[in-house]
Amino acid sequence: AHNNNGTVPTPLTNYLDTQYFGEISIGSPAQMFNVVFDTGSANLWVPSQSCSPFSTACFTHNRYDASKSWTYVENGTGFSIQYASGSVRGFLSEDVVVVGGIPVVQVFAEATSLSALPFVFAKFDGVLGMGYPHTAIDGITPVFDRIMSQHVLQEEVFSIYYNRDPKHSPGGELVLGGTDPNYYTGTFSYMNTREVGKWEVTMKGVSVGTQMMFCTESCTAVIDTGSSYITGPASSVSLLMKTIGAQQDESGYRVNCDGVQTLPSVTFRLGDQDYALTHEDYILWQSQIDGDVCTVTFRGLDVPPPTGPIWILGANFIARYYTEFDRRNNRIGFAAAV
Ligand SMILES: COCCCC[C@@](O)(c1ccccc1-c1ccccc1)[C@@H]1CCCN(C(=O)[C@H]2C[C@@H](N)[C@@H](O)C2)C1
Repeated sequence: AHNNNGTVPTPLTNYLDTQYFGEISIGSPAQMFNVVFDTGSANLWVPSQSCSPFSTACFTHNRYDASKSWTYVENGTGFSIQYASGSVRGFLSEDVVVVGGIPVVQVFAEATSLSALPFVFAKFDGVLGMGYPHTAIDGITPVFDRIMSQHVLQEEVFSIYYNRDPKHSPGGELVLGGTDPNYYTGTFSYMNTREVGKWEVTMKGVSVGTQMMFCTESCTAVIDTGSSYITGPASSVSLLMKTIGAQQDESGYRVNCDGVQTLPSVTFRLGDQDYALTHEDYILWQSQIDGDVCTVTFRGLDVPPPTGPIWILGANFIARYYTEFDRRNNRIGFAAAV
């Protein structure tokens, strides 16, 4: 059931507000995979049937079997990608990939080795990069570019909704070719990408409460659908955490759940608008056996120059601000998510 812009929305699954992913198919007959739609990378990879049995992360996920697809085309070029944590190695293949009801002939990577950390914790199988073509490894044309060249989309944009409440489905939604008014209210505010070719914008300050504390001389903010959290330069984030009274532990920062209600907003100035996150948006409240744990969904991450220093606005930001990624005008739009 294609709606007017030639595509069907892709419902996303929300795993604990930290992993959001949706289903695509590869091959004929269709082999189904759950992938993260990731604006911070530009390649598609899924685990391979030919992955080594010693790669636990590969073995516990759906695997692409080229021998079972009559539209498979061999390529064989080596592939490897390195994330902030985690690496994937494999080789290239070509087959029909269906995203949002649109089939494209796509070069993608069959992963034959996945680093155990963090992929043993992945509830999804692979990653579908929604970044710009020049950031793609091996110069492969990304999926969204293949879709745009078919001229089936009403607008050359895609939009992402991440639900903040794991108990309600869908956990989110990807729309190719437009936006879904069911998931935002009010109008969009747009800002141009900093340079054509990356989903990043110029940020003009980060405030805690009413006090602007960071990025006061402007800095870069990456709008990254493939990040669970918000990251910033380690020194800034540690000062931010001290300001809100968070303690660092082995897995990040925590606050006492009793004090959550009094935590200040953290506000990001993007374009000429202020985007505030309240404790509702940046505290992950988990009820555990030995009591409630309140994790702060900020992480310190120092990205070396020339890319960094940068702030990365991930799922917890997008869950509050419905995001439209506009390839036609090289801009990003935000509207208040419902
Ligand atoms: C919203 O849903 C996000 C999916 C979870 C992302 C993630 O939390 C994750 C958790 C468990 C298992 C695997 C992965 C994961 C790992 C690599 C790729 C995709 C998902 C990533 C953990 C490591 C840091 N990080 C990135 O560098 C990410 C940053 C992003 N741009 C990617 O390129 C890599 C996020």
